[in-house]
Amino acid sequence: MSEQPALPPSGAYLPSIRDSSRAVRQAANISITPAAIERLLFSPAFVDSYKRVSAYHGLALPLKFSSVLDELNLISVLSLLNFASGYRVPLHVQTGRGAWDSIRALVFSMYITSSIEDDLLSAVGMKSIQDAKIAELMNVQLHVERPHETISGVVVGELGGPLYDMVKLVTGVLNETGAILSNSGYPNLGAFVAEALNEGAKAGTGKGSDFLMEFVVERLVRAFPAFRDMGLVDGKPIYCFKKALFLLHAISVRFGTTTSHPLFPIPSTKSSPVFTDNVLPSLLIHLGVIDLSSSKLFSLFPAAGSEERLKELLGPSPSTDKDAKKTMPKEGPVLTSQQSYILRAAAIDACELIVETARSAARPESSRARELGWIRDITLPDLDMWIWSVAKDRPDYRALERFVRLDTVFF
Ligand SMILES: Nc1nc2c(c(CN[C@H]3C=C[C@H](O)[C@@H]3O)cn2[C@@H]2O[C@H](COP(=O)(O)O)[C@@H](O)[C@H]2O)c(=O)[nH]1
Repeated sequence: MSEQPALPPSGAYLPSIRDSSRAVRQAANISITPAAIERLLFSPAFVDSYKRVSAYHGLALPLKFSSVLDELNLISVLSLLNFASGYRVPLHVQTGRGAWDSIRALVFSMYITSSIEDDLLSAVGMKSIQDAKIAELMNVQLHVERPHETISGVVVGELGGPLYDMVKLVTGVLNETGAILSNSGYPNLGAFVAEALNEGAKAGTGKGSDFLMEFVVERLVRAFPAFRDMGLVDGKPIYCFKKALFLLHAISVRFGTTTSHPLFPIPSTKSSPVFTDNVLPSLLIHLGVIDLSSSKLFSLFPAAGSEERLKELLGPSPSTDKDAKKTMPKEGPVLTSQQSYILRAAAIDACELIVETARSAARPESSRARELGWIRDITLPDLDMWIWSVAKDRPDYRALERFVRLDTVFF
């Protein structure tokens, strides 16, 4: 475990995410200019796909839930387990799915194989689940083969390989979170979240639309190490809290439009900091918004940002080539913990700046600007969804390298 900073002051989790990201990004000499942002905002790549792609969400699972609280619990566990991006390539090799689809499939299987007596998504079920069960539900192989030390021609199987490490991380997060929940008397994670939403709504009367998000993020981060996504970069704190923010946005996407259900209030996430992972920074580097040329991290993505490359990537989407979807993704650079926090901080700050620039850029002076007036109204979580989903939508973007960070339960 790398060194951790102190928690942000109570009530200031969201500003701490924004402020620490900017400070870390600037200290690392990573530049993000208005010109680079406008180049993206008014590009065919952005303009032609934004409305369609930013609306994607894979959060309504084809399951029949016994209650709204049951579904809230599933979404909460899905968000708790929204990591494993570093295992994307081995996951593709073994299961044909990336990290997010693998985790979705796992949570889906946990739900359908549960019974009243043995509910894998309950605090007790999470606390006691084991590696072998996770591997079985994810359909991954935990054994690797190696030649026998003394008998030639004989191969022995043993536990190992990258997906063994991933399975241990998943089991560890479930066991630890389940234990904390059951020690504090919660039947499951959804019950904890519902209580936090209700208490936050009571405490937040008249305190602004971000209050509920702020309140619940703090509760989650204080209670569970698996939500404590923060670190130190050269002694400076950086707070990302990606999974906690994602959880709140997932609730708002999934329940925000359904008719009233008085069991818990729905947070507004319109100005949530983005859910920074490996995809957002990698894409924003390839799309020329995050500029590493003056920073020490330049060598990680040496080919990114050339005029020629940007011309293709910011242009219209090439026609869909069915085979491109099937080609195996290429592993990107493997980062240290500090390097990954720096790039994730840069993505948080870049998205804040993109939205600020969008608000002031598209003044309705020319007819083109008037036509693109909607750009002024883009929101942070929709921008997150666009970057994340367009990375899979365009064949040429699918081939772009994403950085890899193993051994983290945060993204
Ligand atoms: N910033 C951001 N990061 C996100 C998501 C999601 C889930 N997106 C779905 C839910 C609602 C959306 O509309 C999408 O349909 C996963 N991830 C991260 O990517 C990582 C890579 O995964 P892959 O490329 O599969 O291997 C995964 O470990 C996880 O850390 C998101 O939305 N935003």
